[in-house]
Amino acid sequence: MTKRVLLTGANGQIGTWLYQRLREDTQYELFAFNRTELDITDESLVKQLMATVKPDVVINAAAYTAVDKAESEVDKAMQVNVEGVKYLAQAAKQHDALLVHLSTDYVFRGDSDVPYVEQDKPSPLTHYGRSKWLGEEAVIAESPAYIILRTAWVFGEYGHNFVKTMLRLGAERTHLNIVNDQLGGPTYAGDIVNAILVILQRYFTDGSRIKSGIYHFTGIPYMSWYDFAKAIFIEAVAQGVLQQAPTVSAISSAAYPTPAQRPANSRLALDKIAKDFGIAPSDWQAALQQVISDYKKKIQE
Ligand SMILES: NC(=O)C1=CN([C@@H]2O[C@H](COP(=O)(O)OP(=O)(O)OC[C@H]3O[C@@H](n4cnc5c(N)ncnc54)[C@H](OP(=O)(O)O)[C@@H]3O)[C@@H](O)[C@H]2O)C=CC1
Ligand SMILES: Cc1cn([C@H]2C[C@H](O)[C@@H](COP(=O)(O)OP(=O)(O)O[C@H]3O[C@@H](C)C(=O)[C@@H](O)[C@H]3O)O2)c(=O)[nH]c1=O
Ligand SMILES: [Mg+2]
Repeated sequence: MTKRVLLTGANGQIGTWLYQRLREDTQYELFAFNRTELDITDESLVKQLMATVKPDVVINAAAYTAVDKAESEVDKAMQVNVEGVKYLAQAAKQHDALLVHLSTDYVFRGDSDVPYVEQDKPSPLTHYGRSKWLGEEAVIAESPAYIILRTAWVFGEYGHNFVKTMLRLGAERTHLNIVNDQLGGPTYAGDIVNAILVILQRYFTDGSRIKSGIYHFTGIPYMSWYDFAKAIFIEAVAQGVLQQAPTVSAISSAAYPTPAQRPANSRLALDKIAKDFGIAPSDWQAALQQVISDYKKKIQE
């Protein structure tokens, strides 16, 4: 029997990938909604659509993700990342659906010297991080069957991300300053979708072996944004997307003031998802080649 999947945020960076993969997978019947079709802060619409779709699984790819803007739009961020998530969790519970929810490295303070494990206590530096943490808490409180996938530094073919920003700035400027005191694991959006598909497969073939919980999933090797930028420019020049790479200087976060302070240590430990699901970290270096090649095709069109 095909399984019914309700997807929110279907045209975001990760949502677009989920939409494409789930739509082509004959095991699933996909009911996908973008923001105009389902605003998750509309409680009655959430409940109405859930009752119509009667999903076996709800995947929430909708979120308020503008980290700096969230500092001045706190209520808006909370409304989407906490209240909206709570409505989804309540409705998922009512229909006995598994809730797959995405969260972030920014729930952590980033002052530890080692990668964060799932049991570490969040202590966000920002309103975005705090809203995502409270969203996790809402999922845990409301929904008996859930997977919270915490990821970080996501990039891919769709939507906005650091890789696309670098390719744009690299074409406009001869020099860039990039912070080198924030460490994390760049994560390919397509690999997040692969991980979710593995989890769903396990849930539907042997649900008893699924334990609700938080899982970390990112790419390796970990590195700084500065090193990531350099890797992006090397690949962009190799593929002829840029004639010449800009020069890049490593700077401290103090020299790059932003409304929201980012964690210095964004590294997430990846053992739990490997042990419970056999899911390996995202190979961001391989994915970067693919994403830049796709970018090249699109600019040539
Ligand atoms: N990007 C990253 O580096 C990381 C992301 N994550 C998490 O992954 C998830 C997906 O992120 P990503 O795909 O990158 O983000 P995007 O911002 O690309 O996608 C989020 C989508 O949610 C939509 N949305 C916003 N508000 C609402 C609402 N009220 N109702 C319905 N939809 C809404 C947005 O629409 P619109 O564009 O119109 O606002 C957008 O399409 C989020 O939970 C995020 O916190 C975790 C770690 C890192
Ligand atoms: C454009 C630019 C950015 N930076 C820095 C700022 C920041 O510390 C870092 C990355 O910039 P971004 O704007 O992509 O960062 P940001 O939007 O904070 O990215 C985050 O998004 C949310 C949704 C998450 O959940 C996180 O995991 C993370 O991916 O690079 C420079 O140092 N120089 C530059 O020229
Ligand atoms: Mg399908």
